[in-house]
Amino acid sequence: MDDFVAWFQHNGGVLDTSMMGITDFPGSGRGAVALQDIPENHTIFTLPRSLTLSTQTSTLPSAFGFEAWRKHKLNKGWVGLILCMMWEEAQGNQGKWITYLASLPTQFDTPIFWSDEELQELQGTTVVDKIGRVEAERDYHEKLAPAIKTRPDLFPFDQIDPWYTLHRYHITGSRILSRSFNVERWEGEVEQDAEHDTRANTSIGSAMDIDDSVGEAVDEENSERDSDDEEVEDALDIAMVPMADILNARYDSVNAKLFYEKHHLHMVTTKPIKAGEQIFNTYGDLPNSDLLRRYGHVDLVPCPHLKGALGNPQDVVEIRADLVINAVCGDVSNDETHRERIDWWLDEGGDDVFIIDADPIFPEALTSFIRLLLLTQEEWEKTREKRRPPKAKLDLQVSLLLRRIFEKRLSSYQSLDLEVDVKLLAFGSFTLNKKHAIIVRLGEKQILAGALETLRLMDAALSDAGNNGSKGKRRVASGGTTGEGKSKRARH
Ligand SMILES: C[S@@+](CC[C@H](N)C(=O)[O-])C[C@H]1O[C@@H](n2cnc3c(N)ncnc32)[C@H](O)[C@@H]1O
Repeated sequence: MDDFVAWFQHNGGVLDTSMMGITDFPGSGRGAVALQDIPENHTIFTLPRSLTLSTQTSTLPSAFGFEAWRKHKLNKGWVGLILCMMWEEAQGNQGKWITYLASLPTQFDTPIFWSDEELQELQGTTVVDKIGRVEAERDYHEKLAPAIKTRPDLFPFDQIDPWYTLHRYHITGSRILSRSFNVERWEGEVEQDAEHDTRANTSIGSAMDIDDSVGEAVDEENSERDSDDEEVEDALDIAMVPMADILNARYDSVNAKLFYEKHHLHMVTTKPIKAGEQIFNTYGDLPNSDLLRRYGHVDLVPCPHLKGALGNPQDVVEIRADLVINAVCGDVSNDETHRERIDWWLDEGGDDVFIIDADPIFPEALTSFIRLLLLTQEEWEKTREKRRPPKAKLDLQVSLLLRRIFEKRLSSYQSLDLEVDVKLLAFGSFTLNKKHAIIVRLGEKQILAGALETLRLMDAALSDAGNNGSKGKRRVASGGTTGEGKSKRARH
């Protein structure tokens, strides 16, 4: 670490060594610690943009030729930055970032490195479909490997192994996944290939956002990015930011953020921090499925939705539209009338994945989608004519279908029984990967158990409404109460 700090300072970085130290935190690797009480709004370090490592600051794209860079599609997604980082590392002591790169890990706990047996433990969770190994390897074989073959002067044959292997490619990709920042260019900054599409094709997104110090501070919710945002991220903006990537993160614990100006980036405290406390950045307070996939760890804090037991309040369950269709339509899910409705729903911008979270509210879109599938032919024709999806009203029929959907979703996990996982975690002994897999799947199953309990309470309310003589007329409106409720989503 001493080498790294000396390198940082030698290259224009300024670290307030009276305030911030770097130390090991058991279970989290290196992190930053407050050496004395730090007030809010204090700059703990600053670095010039030129010290960040990106396709803008590495000299490889210009040495390779911008035209050829684009021809090999190295300007799209992360493959260009991966190649720059591999190349910088292969330069040995000649490379500007060699001391920084040498300080980065070469081993990761992320599922992309897991065995098939370990991945089996994640079955049913949101992680499985998002690992992106196949897509990443396609980029390696179709873009990176052909590109380096064309320039033996830049990538000498005897350097291919060890510097440009598929294994190195995965390590470098994982460094980006867990440590990169989205550093927007300063307005008016010249782009080296501005006229070309530089959108990231990511199944993976940069690890952290930073704030524009002259703009409004971005509040936490707005700074969280979902997978849609990841897809439109500009590859030119993704950068490795030495020193800033030493900060760990924990749910609801952020006390420092990275801000940018035209020539410099600053890590500034956003709260007072006591001597001895950890200095935390934010990774966006993600669900454990995303934390595991991108960073290789999970967050466990006391959760209100678990009556104070440990979990991640941000956990979610994704329910794909095809599961809903199958639960509602069964064997006839592929017939003409359903196909027509599903195509219309998607054309109108409807969701194809519904997110259930710990909030005691179901997504309105899920109820609306179920109702769309249940419409009579006449009602469907009217709906299509008006171009308005059905209202998200809950009745016993919809409630029954929701139950079927949640139960089907529950059955997709490696082990169905919640209690088995709770006991495993309390008394079992296993590898870190298996422990993480159990935590992720248990968190998702607990959300589904909560959703089923909500349905039970709603069914009781619906039956009461029926018994009060309004059967067939009054429905439980979104909001979980009878009658005229106008809220758009159904409550727990
Ligand atoms: C941006 S780096 C932070 C520096 C890192 N600890 C190191 O030693 O280089 C992100 C990585 O730190 C670790 N990490 C960060 N926050 C953590 C936490 N709350 N619990 C466990 N590990 C954490 C994870 O391995 C993650 O991939």
